[in-house]
Amino acid sequence: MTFDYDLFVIGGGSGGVRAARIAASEYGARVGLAEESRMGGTCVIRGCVPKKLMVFASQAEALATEARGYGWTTASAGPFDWVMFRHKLDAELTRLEGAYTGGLVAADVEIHKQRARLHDAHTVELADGTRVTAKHVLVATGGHPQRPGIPGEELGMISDDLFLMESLPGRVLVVGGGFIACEFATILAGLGAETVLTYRGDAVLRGFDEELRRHATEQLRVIGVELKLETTPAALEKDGDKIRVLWPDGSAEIYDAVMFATGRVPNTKGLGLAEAGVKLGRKGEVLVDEWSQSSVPSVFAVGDVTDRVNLTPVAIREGHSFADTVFGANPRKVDHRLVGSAVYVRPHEVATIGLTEEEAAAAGPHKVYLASFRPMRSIFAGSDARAVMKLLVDAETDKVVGCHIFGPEAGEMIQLVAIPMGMGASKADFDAAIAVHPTLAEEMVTMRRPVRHIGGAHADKTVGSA
Ligand SMILES: Cc1cc2nc3c(=O)[nH]c(=O)nc-3n(C[C@H](O)[C@H](O)[C@H](O)COP(=O)(O)OP(=O)(O)OC[C@H]3O[C@@H](n4cnc5c(N)ncnc54)[C@H](O)[C@@H]3O)c2cc1C
Ligand SMILES: NC(=O)c1ccc[n+]([C@@H]2O[C@H](COP(=O)([O-])OP(=O)(O)OC[C@H]3O[C@@H](n4cnc5c(N)ncnc54)[C@H](O)[C@@H]3O)[C@@H](O)[C@H]2O)c1
Repeated sequence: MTFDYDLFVIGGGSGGVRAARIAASEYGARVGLAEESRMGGTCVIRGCVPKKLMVFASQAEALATEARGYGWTTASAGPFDWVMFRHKLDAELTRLEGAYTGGLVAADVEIHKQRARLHDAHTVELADGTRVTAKHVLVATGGHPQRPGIPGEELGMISDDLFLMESLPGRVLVVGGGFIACEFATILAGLGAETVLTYRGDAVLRGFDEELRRHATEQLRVIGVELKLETTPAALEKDGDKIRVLWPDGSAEIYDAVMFATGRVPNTKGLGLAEAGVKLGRKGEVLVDEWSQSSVPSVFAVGDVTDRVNLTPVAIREGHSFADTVFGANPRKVDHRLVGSAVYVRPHEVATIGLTEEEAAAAGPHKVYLASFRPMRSIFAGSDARAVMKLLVDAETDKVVGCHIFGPEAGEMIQLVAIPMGMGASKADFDAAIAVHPTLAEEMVTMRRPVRHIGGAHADKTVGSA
């Protein structure tokens, strides 16, 4: 049977663009791609990129405060011009969108600027009714924010809206305790909004190392975020041009804006997948094997739509591996076990890779190395911001199995730690590196004695100090 394409990709985000480009440019496949919105997807248009630029913008006042501590007695960030920033942001996103489109065009990928759905195992139907056939179909449609299912929830914003606001809210409630809630609370507080974060648990960033979670939660207060923990709004109501938030205890508060960061769900609704025999999971995610292949052999899926590890570099790696495997005769699986990530909060970033202390304790005997201190940069400036660095080491093999950092540029540090950890480095390998002084990262190679032993028969809580 002949097909219109060797590969048809639904979704022009991180995973889809990479797969399309590699299949076409490296392996000569005839590739079509449908994107219903702006090319680049969540990361480029309404995720990582605009978010990180806003994180940079939101640091100005903190940097000015630090500068005053260093003798620049009148340093001040001055007024923030949101409209000017938004115009620059829009221009930058348009530039990036063009670069993504240009990369596909250069690779001879045929772009369809419209919505697509699966008609059958080898046929894709476009929104204008056109049907195209493909030997392989890649579903790379990502996900979208979900609201919490409370009355009046339509009055609240979702993360996509943050980048489109006409003006900054005076008083804002951020709902949630995950990556997005913490980062957006940091941004809004830094840009001058009176920011309250509410989370149903007692510490943000569930799933992260407990000690880091407690630390990050407490330090959000240092940057002026008010925390309302162990509760969540019961309903929202309109109050003139403001929003009244009703709490479960019967109290009410007025905010200029409410932002829900209550998780994301895969984009599979109306995509024709189940009808074509593609098995979906509980959240609607496409169920795939280690080759990203669905229950229908010609249909593959990568990125957030599979709800494995929902990060851009993972979607890119999955897309690339799919193209290598299916079109390059170079079978490559993605190892999802050792993936680093960072949460761009202030006063410092949280970054993590490998097992948490709780996971390590459950897995067997491990040693915990810990440094918790105020960096000299903070002390001099008169700031209370603390840093924490933790290494988890297998007591039998000496292998470093987890690293958690709360510190300036922690994301940059964890990226480099990911290399020796991926190579299976031992604590002795870390110690063999001579420190670079004075840096924060030198703690990584100078933690001599474990602070405690966890897991197994010899677990304790009080051995030595860092
Ligand atoms: C606010 C925010 C901040 C984030 N920050 C980070 C970060 O700092 N670091 C990090 O690693 N990750 C971050 N992420 C996660 C990251 O953005 C995603 O993991 C990544 O974009 C997933 O890529 P993807 O290719 O799976 O999907 P997406 O990038 O979402 O791309 C899917 C594309 O498919 C299109 N589409 C959907 N349905 C159809 C259809 N039927 N027809 C045609 N087109 C369709 C969509 O319009 C979209 O462009 C962030 C996410 C958010 C929301
Ligand atoms: N820096 C980064 O790498 C980065 C940044 C942003 C997003 N991301 C990715 O995007 C994903 C989605 O981020 P997210 O923050 O939306 O999701 P998340 O799963 O990290 O957090 C969702 C939060 O909402 C809370 N929640 C869920 N339902 C709720 C309800 N009904 N009422 C009240 N609270 C509720 C959860 O308890 C949790 O704290 C992340 O898991 C991550 O993979 C990564």
